[in-house]
Amino acid sequence: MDGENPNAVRIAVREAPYSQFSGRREPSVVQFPTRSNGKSLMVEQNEFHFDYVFPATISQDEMYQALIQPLVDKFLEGYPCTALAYGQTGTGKSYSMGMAPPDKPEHMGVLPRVLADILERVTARQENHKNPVLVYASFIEIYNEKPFDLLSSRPHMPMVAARCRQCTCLPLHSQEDLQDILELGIRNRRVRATNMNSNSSRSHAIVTIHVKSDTHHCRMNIVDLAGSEGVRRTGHEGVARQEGVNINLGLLSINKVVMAMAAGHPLIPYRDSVLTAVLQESLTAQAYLTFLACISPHRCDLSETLSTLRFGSGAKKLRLNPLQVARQKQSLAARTPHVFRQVLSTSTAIKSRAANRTIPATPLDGELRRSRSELDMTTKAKKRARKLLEQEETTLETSSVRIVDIDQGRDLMTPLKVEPRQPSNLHSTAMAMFEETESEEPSRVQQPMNPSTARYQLFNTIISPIRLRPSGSQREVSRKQPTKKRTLPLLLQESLRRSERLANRLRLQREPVTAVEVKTETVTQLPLVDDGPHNNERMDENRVRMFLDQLNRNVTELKKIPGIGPKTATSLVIYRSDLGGFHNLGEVKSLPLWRGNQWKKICDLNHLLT
Ligand SMILES: Nc1ncnc2c1ncn2[C@@H]1O[C@H](COP(=O)(O)OP(=O)(O)OP(=O)(O)O)[C@@H](O)[C@H]1O
Repeated sequence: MDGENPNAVRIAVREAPYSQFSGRREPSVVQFPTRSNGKSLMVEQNEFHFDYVFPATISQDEMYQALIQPLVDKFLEGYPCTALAYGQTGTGKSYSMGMAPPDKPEHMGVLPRVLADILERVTARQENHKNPVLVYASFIEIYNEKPFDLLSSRPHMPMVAARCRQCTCLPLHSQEDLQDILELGIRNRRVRATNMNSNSSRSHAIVTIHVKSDTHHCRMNIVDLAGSEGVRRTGHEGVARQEGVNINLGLLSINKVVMAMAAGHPLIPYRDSVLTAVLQESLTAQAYLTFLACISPHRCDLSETLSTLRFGSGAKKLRLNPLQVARQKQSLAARTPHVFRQVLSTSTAIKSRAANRTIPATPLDGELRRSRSELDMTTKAKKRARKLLEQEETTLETSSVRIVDIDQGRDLMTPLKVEPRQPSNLHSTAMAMFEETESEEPSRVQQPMNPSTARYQLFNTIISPIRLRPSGSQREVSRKQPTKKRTLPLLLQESLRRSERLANRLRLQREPVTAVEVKTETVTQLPLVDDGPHNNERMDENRVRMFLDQLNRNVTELKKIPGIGPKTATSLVIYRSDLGGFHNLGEVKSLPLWRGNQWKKICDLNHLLT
């Protein structure tokens, strides 16, 4: 959390003093080696390293200054923050978190100290700003896998987990307000005497402090988890035993979430329990997290102590970096309106819809959400445009196809002339984005166009021509044709096949003959015949164009390019979004992602000149 450690997860361990339940005093099983600089401890020959280790002698104030105050700083910078105490029953979780009103001021826990800090700084800030900043708190518990709003008028009516955010919030203007909230909540919270703690919390409690201004709403969760002791040790039966089972379910699920995050799994099991579902926002890469593991000094609690410490060690693997996430969000926010503007300028369909809409300046989140929905629209527009392009392509492709009857040595069909189509309203979206427009280069439209090189630019994304699916009769005709002996790159073969299918379809339209009567022996597409240096050049050009086309498709297509793996494909997509598409080979070659001779290999595999 400090300058040299960008990780937002910190783990601390606090040893509890000898509790009232230990009949005799014995040496603590926890040792704090002096060389460890307050960062490691030993339990029965096992050494554990954490960000902080606090012996039983540490005061509430010292612990707060070291562990929680930096978190409050981050909270007031606008990050979601969570301080979470876990461990065996009776080890001082509620005491540390300040869930109960203290008997002496020096026993004041985290909560009142956090509030004092927040109120002091918010008041100081408000002197400079006119806009009001509101501070308020909510208090919920999760009991038997159900969330309860402890501040509501009906605290024993379970809430819907997904709606926990809509729980009762009470304003906090002073420490007295907090005391009232805690008293009300604690009165409603489920506690029960166990063999190990006369006043044991049987639920997970979450106090959330909200700081809300007109532009920001930040939440800081102070979580006091129920004791993690084994059900057997509490001496409970019946309902109480079930409580214990559910407590452990919540703890297990939080463990699973943390482990999945630490291992970098794409799917995090937030929904395994109500506790993790409610804490989902706090258990993401955008949040600052502080764990306080409370452990017992007693030998009889050794196995619980070890499992608490092991959980902490596992959580240490978590690497969250909210600063980086915030930076990425900012760059996305900076880019998104730009993309949005491009969409508007290229799509008449969207333009007309957007013209009726005014876009007010809003905070980052709103902007992102709206832009995203606009980009969704472009997907629909893309689909529509694809259909239109399919029609366009049918016309364009015919111009470049010659069907030769080998027996007769003459063309069965001369190329059709392409009549430049007047874009209708509906067509204008696709046509406006046709890269080689009539106005820019009129001569090109008149030229027969090679279908494999026709490129269409749609919302800054280059889409290759649509593939035509062969109908049944076309397939039959295709089967009659001899297989090409020359090995052409896959993309060229694909293009050739497409031209053949198209040619067959057109021929069948002209001469309705059955597949058996077809005399055609070879379908030749002119640019693909390697009969001279000029055509060699054209082939190279075609390959480059098709390679670029494929690079401008989605990740799945990118991964199909020989020599490009999933990681490179993802990086390419990121670079592409920055560049607004790849336009030439030099652009791709100059990307800083190629290692060693990777680029050369890719060129070789794709038959490109390096
Ligand atoms: N560091 C400490 N200094 C003084 N008293 C402590 C300390 N830690 C715990 N206690 C006392 O030990 C008792 C049990 O603590 P507490 O209720 O906080 O435990 P807990 O871990 O929250 O237990 P449970 O999970 O059963 O709710 C309380 O009376 C508390 O005041």
